[in-house]
Amino acid sequence: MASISGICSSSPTLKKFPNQSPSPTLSLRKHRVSLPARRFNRSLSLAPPHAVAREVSGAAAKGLEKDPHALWRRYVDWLYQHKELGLYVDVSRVGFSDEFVSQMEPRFEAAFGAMEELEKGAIANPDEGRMVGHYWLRDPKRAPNSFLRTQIENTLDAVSEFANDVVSGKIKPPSSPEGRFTQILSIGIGGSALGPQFVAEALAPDNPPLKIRFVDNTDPAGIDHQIAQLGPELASTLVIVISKSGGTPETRNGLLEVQKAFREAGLDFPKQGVAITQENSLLDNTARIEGWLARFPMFDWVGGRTSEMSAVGLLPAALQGIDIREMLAGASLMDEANRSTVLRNNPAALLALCWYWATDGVGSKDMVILPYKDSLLLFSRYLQQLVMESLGKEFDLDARPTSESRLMNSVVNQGISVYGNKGSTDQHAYIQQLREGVHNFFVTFIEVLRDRTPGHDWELEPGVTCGDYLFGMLQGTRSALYANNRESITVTVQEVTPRTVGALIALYERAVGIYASLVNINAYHQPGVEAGKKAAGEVLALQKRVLAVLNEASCKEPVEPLTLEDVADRCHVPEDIEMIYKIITHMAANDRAIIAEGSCGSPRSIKVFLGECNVDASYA
Ligand SMILES: O=P(O)(O)OC[C@H]1O[C@](O)(CO)[C@@H](O)[C@@H]1O
Repeated sequence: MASISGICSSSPTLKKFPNQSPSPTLSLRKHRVSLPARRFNRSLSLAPPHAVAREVSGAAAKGLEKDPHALWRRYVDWLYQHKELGLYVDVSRVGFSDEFVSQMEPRFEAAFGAMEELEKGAIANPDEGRMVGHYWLRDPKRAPNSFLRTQIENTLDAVSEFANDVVSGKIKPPSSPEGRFTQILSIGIGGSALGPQFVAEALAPDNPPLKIRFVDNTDPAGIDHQIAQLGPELASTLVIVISKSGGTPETRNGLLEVQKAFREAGLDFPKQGVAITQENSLLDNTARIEGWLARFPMFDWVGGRTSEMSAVGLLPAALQGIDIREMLAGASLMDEANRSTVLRNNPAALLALCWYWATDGVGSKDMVILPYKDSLLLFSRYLQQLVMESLGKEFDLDARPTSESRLMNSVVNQGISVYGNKGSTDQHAYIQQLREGVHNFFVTFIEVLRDRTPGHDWELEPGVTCGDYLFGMLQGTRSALYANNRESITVTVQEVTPRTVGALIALYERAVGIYASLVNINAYHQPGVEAGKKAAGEVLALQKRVLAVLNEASCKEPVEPLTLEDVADRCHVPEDIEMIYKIITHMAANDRAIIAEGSCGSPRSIKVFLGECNVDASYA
């Protein structure tokens, strides 16, 4: 008997299956996928989405304005400035015409109305029957009732007090030689990770009171790496587990892995654990029953991707010494500006206008986000979820009668793809294609006027600093792209501060909300993500059936090696033979006591059995 090699290779050592408990059953959240009902009057009688851009596409076909004087006038006419925030939005390098703007006006009126109703507490997420209240987080008096207002204010106070107590050493880890918490390990995924990651990269001081690390995947090697990097500092690590639902499999797995590391280090996990989750979720109940150090709420009416200004983002930020009240103030000022019903005075609406123009209102071009500042590196990653999970939708919001007298929403397959990294680094990666290659994108430059901490600047050649180069690279790229008819928006801030970061987050949150209204979709649910989670659950369930079948055959005397067809038949899923092959290959590559005979290159020749019969095994 030879065990096969290559991807099918298994360790020749016979091993027992590791203890399967706690059960790896995935706790899948259920989202209603029935047709969304309209709960508030969001649209006037409008032409179908994207028709407007198409109707006036003649303007785009003519090419962009190239006369420098006319361009300067366009720049000045359209420049948006928020004086208090020191933030500018320049849309002059997007070629929309006045005609397009006036044709879009009714659509914007409807969008402004929808945003107003949303802020007043309408069920703006009809599929999930939820309000959408992230704007109240930075202006609690806007919450639709005093109960919600008090919840927001109390949570903010509790977050600030807890963070102060941890930073000052009043709350200590039980067995750390340092006598205070020095590290944060944040476990969460998607909206429960991306905001804190972006903000940490953007704003954490060089020597924060607590340094932060993330477990944002169910990759065991990645988790091992984080734990290894912490080393003995695990004893002074505050573990923050973030999950709105409290049942996301990746987050649960991260928690179990970290708890195991604590056990192995002889540490008492509950004394160092903090949960941020919805009240009474699985995570909340676990944390309560086990007596974790602290629990903070996530609200039903705040979505994961818009949760940065809730405890999700504020607690990790405060623990790193970031001024969270300033973040909230920046977001609140931006929200105020975005309530303007005059398009030119509303920066989020200006972004939405450009997105609509550039993508024909159907996502025909990708959004490339290019911050020319290292600390904003993760902004594009953060926006990727905010934009794509919000706008990437199959159906629109209006249920229309069909020939079978049913109400059906139209299939629209909306969305805008987002990618990006940072300038000028990317000029040496993909700007070549943006300048000369396939024209399937528009760019948003994020410009930061202040180059570095005052007092540190010097001229590395006469009259020119290092920051001048960065500035030159941005301006040069913007011009070079435009010269080749590639449109761009530029968002400029004075400095990367808690206030401007709060404002940037608020700017894009509102732009996404407005754009969703323009194209008439629900920006606040994510039914598509459920399909992948459900399929993953099915794969793991099949793996258990495969194990049960193999175990039964391996307990026979003599052991009965099975072909893949045998395994598939005995699992009663002959059609799933390919998945069974992949399951067996994966287990074999991970020392899971699978013995496989045959040739790797010819899956039909493979016969498998377990290295050991486990009479007590239960793979249910
Ligand atoms: O916070 P939770 O419930 O663990 O969810 C994490 C992420 O999973 C999603 O539900 C789907 O990927 C996101 O919307 C969310 O941010």
